[in-house]
Amino acid sequence: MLSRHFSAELDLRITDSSLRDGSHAKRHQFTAAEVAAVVTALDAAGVPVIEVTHGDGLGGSSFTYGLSHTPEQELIRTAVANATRAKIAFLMLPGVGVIDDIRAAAGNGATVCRIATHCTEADIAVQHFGLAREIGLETVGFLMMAHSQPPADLAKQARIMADAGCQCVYVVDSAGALVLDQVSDRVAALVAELGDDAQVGFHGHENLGLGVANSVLAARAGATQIDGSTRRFGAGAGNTPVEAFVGVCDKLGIRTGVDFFAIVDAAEDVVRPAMPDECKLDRMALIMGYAGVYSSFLMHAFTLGQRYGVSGAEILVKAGERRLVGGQEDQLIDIAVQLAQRDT
Ligand SMILES: C[C@H](O)CC(=O)C(=O)O
Ligand SMILES: [Mn+2]
Repeated sequence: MLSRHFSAELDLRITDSSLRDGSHAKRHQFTAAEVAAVVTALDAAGVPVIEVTHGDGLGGSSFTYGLSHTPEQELIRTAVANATRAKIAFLMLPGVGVIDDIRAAAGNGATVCRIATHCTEADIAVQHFGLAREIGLETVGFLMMAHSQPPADLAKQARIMADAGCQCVYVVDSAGALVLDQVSDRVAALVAELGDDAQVGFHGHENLGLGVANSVLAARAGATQIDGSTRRFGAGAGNTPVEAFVGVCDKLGIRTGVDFFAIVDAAEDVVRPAMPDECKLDRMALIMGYAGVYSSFLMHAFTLGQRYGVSGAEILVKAGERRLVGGQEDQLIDIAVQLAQRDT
């Protein structure tokens, strides 16, 4: 079991997801040189965990989710080779990736295994947590689209993950739809359910501009692992910006172990050059936050809007109405076709 706190020196542990969640914003086109540069800078700034995978996790490189420029196992190897202190994490969604992908990532030196499921389906991850623990990996569970379920139901799902060997269960605000107390309530419910059996984490998106505030409230409610992405480099409007979160934590006396000035320089000088564009709080991102749409749908909706001559924003509104979850990307095509037929 991980203790509820990491050390006498740290109040919480930050995981930087720019090389995984940012993969969505980059349409999965990371090069090994970019991964090496970003890992080197984040590691030097004291970021304790860096996640590296296709945006949709191990095995995500596909026609449906988007083909990777560089095989993700090569990117994981590169990250491991360039980290002196940071642990390298990977994400996997059961069904997108398979058990052998976990073994391969571990063989390439990654040490933190993060398994993500829709927040009503924790049971599909049971064997993956079991294997990860068996081969000595640290485990994290992602309950995605956490805005869609009330705190008590999320807590029951968290219990399934913890019983399967998950050492930290995250409330994952995939749509950037959670607002302040809605984060605290969910984190507190998980903390109460899990007690000393597992830690609780929070993964935020910026679609309503609340990543930092929501993450502070998560920490105050008992979360001890917090995700962010340097320069917000993530899906939708991006993730909680690590550099801003570190600055806010410094001012609040919350110890993260990350050097503020070094992470600010990394954001500007190393991460920004690897980004195709800034992650913006624009119309489509705001709609995702407001309508509760999975942030990873942004680029798909954008591309389909152009391909079928319809509004990408309207695709997202319809995706919200259908309450689509991760893995239902094909339904975005269906929506785009229906909108095109309506408009002819
Ligand atoms: C596969 C998703 O991008 C995982 C994630 O970061 C989220 O749900 O948010
Ligand atoms: Mn995310």
